[in-house]
Amino acid sequence: MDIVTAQEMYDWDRAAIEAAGIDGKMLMESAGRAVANDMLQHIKKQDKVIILIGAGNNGGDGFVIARTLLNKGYEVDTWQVVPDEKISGDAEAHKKIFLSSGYDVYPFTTIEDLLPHLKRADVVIDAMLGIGVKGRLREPYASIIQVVNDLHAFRMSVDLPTGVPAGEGESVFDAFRADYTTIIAAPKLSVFLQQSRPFYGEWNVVEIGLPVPLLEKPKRKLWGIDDVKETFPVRAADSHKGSHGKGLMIGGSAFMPGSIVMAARAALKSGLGLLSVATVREAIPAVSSFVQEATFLNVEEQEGWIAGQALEQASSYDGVLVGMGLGRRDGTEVLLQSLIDSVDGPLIVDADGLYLMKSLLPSLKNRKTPTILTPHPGEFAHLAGVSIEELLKSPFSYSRNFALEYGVHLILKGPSTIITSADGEQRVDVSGNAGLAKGGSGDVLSGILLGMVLQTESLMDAMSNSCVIHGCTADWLTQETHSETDLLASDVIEGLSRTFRTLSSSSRS
Ligand SMILES: NC(=O)C1=CN([C@@H]2O[C@H](COP(=O)(O)OP(=O)(O)OC[C@H]3O[C@@H](n4cnc5c(N)ncnc54)[C@H](OP(=O)(O)O)[C@@H]3O)[C@@H](O)[C@H]2O)[C@@H](O)CC1
Ligand SMILES: [K+]
Repeated sequence: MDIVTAQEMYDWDRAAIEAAGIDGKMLMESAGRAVANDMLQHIKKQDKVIILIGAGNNGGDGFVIARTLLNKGYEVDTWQVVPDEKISGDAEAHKKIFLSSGYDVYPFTTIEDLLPHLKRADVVIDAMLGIGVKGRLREPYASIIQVVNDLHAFRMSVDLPTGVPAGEGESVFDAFRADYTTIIAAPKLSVFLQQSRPFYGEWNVVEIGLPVPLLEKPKRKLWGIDDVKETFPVRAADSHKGSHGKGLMIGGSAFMPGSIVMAARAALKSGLGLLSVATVREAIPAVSSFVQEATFLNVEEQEGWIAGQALEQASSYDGVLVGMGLGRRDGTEVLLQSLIDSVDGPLIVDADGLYLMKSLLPSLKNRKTPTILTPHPGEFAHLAGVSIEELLKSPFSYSRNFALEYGVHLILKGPSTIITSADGEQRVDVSGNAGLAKGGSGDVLSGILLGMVLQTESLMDAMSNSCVIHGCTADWLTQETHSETDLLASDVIEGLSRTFRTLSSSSRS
């Protein structure tokens, strides 16, 4: 599913009207009806519903929604929160249809007048403003929102919660706090931003008849388990261990053997053919007792940590993952630089490796094979040289600019993980839950990633699928056997069996 900016949405709308010849009023009719039918799943017949209508086309949708609900016998009061002269175009046409159908509109006068009605409502539908909002909310929207957000009523928004910008870059705004939002045609960027995501509540996207081929492809997509099913590689019956990748993992220390254990087990569970682990001699007994299937490379060490050194053997592997448990000691950059220069296949850099990567970024541009960086926002802010706050205001832009500048593939981890390819294409994964906000989760994801990257033809599919496989496994576990409190990264590794069983059976059917 494509993710759009406000401008991309307006262009799509215009193309539908001008190129396809769909009448604007007809689009608004189908948008309003689709939203109403979606919202009905959350409205009971005995509920008192208030719908608040604003000045633009979002308000126009509101008139169609109100008419649809009234026609179906629901109890709905329709309040227009702006003067009549503000309602124009298609919205005005739908207001006329609404009135001519025999229904009434209440005019907003003061907040004191509206408040008693709001207090009696079980459901408040916000059709005030959508993608046309600019800057901080003016009156009467600001006061209405302040009052409505304190009510016990169930709050639903049409397309966007009023006040929430559709795009990136703004972190300070007042907005309607929806429990549920029915999004029209395509999710907007702000669905996936830390500052705006909570205002949406739960959300769903409805199709309204905009012709899909007329959307200028934004190269930005939501990626989910159904996409994974379509792109998951089938394991050929006549394959052998060499067909599924020969991977090398570098990291771990005498003090942190656990992170490489988790990454290694996750990679093997993800179908990797052969795995070698390069770690300090002291850690090998601990790691090997958990990872019997791997072979080991002994590397030079200093006081229990991997020392700065060139690792020539790295060039004989199909792909290399480096970083977890590596430590951040001065001098370890030498190891990373040697990998940047010599690894022939994909090089995945995670955790401490990312920290050490900062001074080496310019040399990544010279790599002939892919480099994948998997930072969380703190690590990415460090690499990009911005504050975390600034980064989280515009993570799509920062990721894209960074990927293009250094020629790297980027996985920016978070509740909405943004995956960016070196040519700027982006995908978003929203699977996973708060049970993953624990040490070890990143190591498991990296391990899955090494496994998938070496077995999937498209790198973008491998990256996006890894994130969804990781997140969905956590979701299934917390739905069926675990809680977000007790879920451990190692539980997710065990849970991969169920996920891969589902995927491999679906890919053959
Ligand atoms: N494919 C599509 O595009 C389709 C779109 N559809 C629907 O249309 C919606 C977009 O409609 P839209 O463009 O009329 O914008 P919308 O948000 O309703 O309001 C604009 C009004 O807001 C006002 N205003 C702005 N900022 C403000 C502020 N800070 N504080 C106060 N007021 C402010 C501004 O006033 P002005 O600044 O001009 O005085 C103007 O009057 C979209 O979200 C979807 O629901 C569907 O019907 C069909 C297909
Ligand atoms: K709205």
